[in-house]
Amino acid sequence: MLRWITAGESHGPALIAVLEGLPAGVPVTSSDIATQLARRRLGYGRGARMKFEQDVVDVLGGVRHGITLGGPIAVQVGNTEWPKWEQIMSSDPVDPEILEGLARNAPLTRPRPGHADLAGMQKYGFDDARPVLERASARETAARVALGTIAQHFLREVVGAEVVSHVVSIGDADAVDGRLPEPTDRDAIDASPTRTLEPASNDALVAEIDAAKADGDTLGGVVEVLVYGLPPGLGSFVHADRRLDARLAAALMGIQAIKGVEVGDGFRTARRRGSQAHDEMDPRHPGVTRRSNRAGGVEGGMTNGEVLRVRAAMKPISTVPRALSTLDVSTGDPAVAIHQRSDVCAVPAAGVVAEAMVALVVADAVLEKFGGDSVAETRRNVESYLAGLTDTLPIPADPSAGSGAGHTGVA
Ligand SMILES: Cc1cc2nc3c(=O)[nH]c(=O)nc-3n(C[C@H](O)[C@H](O)[C@H](O)COP(=O)(O)O)c2cc1C
Ligand SMILES: C=C(O[C@@H]1CC(C(=O)O)=C[C@@H](OP(=O)(O)O)[C@H]1O)C(=O)O
Repeated sequence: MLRWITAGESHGPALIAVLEGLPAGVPVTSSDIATQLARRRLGYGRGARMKFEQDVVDVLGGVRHGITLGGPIAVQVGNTEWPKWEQIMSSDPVDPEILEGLARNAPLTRPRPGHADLAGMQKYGFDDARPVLERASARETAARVALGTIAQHFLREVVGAEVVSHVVSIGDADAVDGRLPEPTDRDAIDASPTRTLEPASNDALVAEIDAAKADGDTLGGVVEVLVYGLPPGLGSFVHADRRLDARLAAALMGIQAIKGVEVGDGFRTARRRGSQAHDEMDPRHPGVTRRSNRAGGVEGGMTNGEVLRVRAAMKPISTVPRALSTLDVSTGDPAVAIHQRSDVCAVPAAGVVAEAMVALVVADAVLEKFGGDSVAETRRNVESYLAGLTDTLPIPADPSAGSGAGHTGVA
């Protein structure tokens, strides 16, 4: 079983992430993690903070000379802005006179609609939103991306799987509905400011973000994550909490601001007739091929050997420059919500975070199915399972009966 946990506040000295249960022998370096963290900071529409703040990666345990050791892996993502927050976010008590002189420390008493601010203050008994927003902030997603990097390396090593993500829509603007991105498209997607595959899509999405920004507004959107190269049988139909689709949905919904998850064609499939909704099979030599992949590579809570494809819908950024109505909890009077700065749109970054969460869930499912304390052992188990698949999918007597080509796209 793979377990992960993060700790740390948005303006604290660092985020800490721990990954437990990964076999020994996975190659990963701090610079691999830093590369993925840099991808998360990019994207058209992000705010000023992304420009001046830097992530500083330190792998504190579980890796030696670039190879995992089999024990818990601890990663620290330091924050270069910490000196500005050292007193406000100090874990030890600070002289109240010093704190009173700090403008940044003024209590935040006008909770922002769409944020954890108000319910968090009520739940934990705070009269200031600072202690809530510090942990609710999506700054924490840097820690998840750090762990997702390690999970992606594990998947590549043991099953040769590759994770790709792209932006499907921002606000009301859709990316061009073309072919599905493949692993070889990763650099092109990352080079696009909106993380879309087609240059024409980028122009439309940038215009949508510019228009919202000009109106003092914010946007959400939809991202898609694809995993290529997974064997059939990850996850299970035998119990609700072992279903891979359920685990993916929970992990994606656990990302700040994600409000919907779709597996395969999801909500679009609900509008189709059965004859147009499922993925018909043909024999192949050896194995099986599909005429479509509307299911997104998951049937009965398990991977079916097709490309895994999930989408996540992000709500618009909650800190809206055109201030939203709220109340001042110190007086009970009507007020406008706190606003200092914020992203106009963080959908491209959310795609990188979604990749990390999908990689962690799939890596957990791989370990559940194949076990192993070393990469070599897990790989042997994978190979033996794949070799045995011909027992359930016999090679047809007449090889010409198969279509001969694996399917990777959607109909
Ligand atoms: C990558 C990323 C960046 C975000 N940046 C901001 C931001 O700059 N300002 C903001 O108000 N919300 C931002 N959010 C969204 C908030 O974290 C989120 O709306 C808030 O935590 C409440 O979401 P919830 O209702 O899903 O918990 C961001 C989310 C993500 C995933
Ligand atoms: C710091 C990050 O994102 C932050 C997530 C966030 C939020 O409310 O979720 C609000 C913004 O921070 P602030 O309110 O301090 O300007 C973002 O910059 C990051 O992604 O590394």
